[in-house]
Amino acid sequence: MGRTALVTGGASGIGQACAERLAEDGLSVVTADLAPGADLRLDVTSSAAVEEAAADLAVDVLVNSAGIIGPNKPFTEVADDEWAATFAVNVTGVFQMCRAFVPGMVARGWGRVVNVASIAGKEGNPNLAAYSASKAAVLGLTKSLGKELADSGVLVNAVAPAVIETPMNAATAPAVLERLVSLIPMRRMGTAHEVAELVAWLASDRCSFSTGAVYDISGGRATY
Ligand SMILES: NC(=O)c1ccc[n+]([C@@H]2O[C@H](COP(=O)([O-])OP(=O)(O)OC[C@H]3O[C@@H](n4cnc5c(N)ncnc54)[C@H](O)[C@@H]3O)[C@@H](O)[C@H]2O)c1
Ligand SMILES: O=S(=O)(O)c1ccc(CO)cc1
Repeated sequence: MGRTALVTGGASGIGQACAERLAEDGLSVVTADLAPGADLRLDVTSSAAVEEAAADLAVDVLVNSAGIIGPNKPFTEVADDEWAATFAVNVTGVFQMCRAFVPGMVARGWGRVVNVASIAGKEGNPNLAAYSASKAAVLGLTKSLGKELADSGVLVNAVAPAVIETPMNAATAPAVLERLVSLIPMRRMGTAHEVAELVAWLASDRCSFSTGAVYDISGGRATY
């Protein structure tokens, strides 16, 4: 029987490209998003909504791409609710999706989870403290689940993109984007399709001896 993938943040950017690429590989893909255009309207910050979705849907592949950039300002100016909102989507959302959907994968003996983190979670970015810290948390979660599930048939990995051309960056000031691109040895933004290619590999049988790992997709930035 064919496999089913669930892609959060699947209505836009990297999530949308992942959904398209996984469909090319023959998976049945369900996109989940707050925004219109997804197959399933889902707020990943709501544990009740996530549990309800998991009760209705068995998935073999989970791609956690839903995310927000959060406050772009000096850390001393970040308000409590801005910090909390960033962690609610970027960290708690990923945790809740894994907690709800991974047990089914374990019961069936096969699964792939791919978390979309960021180079910001490895390096930190000035004026993006909440975002950078949240993505570092996603890396910790990925490493922890990878080890916890290592003998279950379920592999959990993360990708760490540098700046990618997507709607997330539409509101970013050109000077900020220029600085982010200047950190990339290849001197360009990546595309969502380039990220999706790596995600598709991590979501497949072609990836078989890797778990709890972080894959940079960053034009040469931060390979440590
Ligand atoms: N674009 C970049 O430069 C870049 C770089 C590194 C990592 N990332 C990460 O890639 C992922 C995708 O980002 P993107 O660039 O495609 O952005 P995007 O804004 O195009 O897509 C993000 C999607 O997440 C959805 N979303 C936000 N909050 C949600 C919630 N509570 N529940 C469900 N869906 C929600 C949005 O509606 C949107 O459709 C994010 O996790 C982001 O942090 C992006
Ligand atoms: O992943 S990063 O290159 O650090 C990064 C930071 C901010 C933004 C938003 O414009 C995108 C990527």
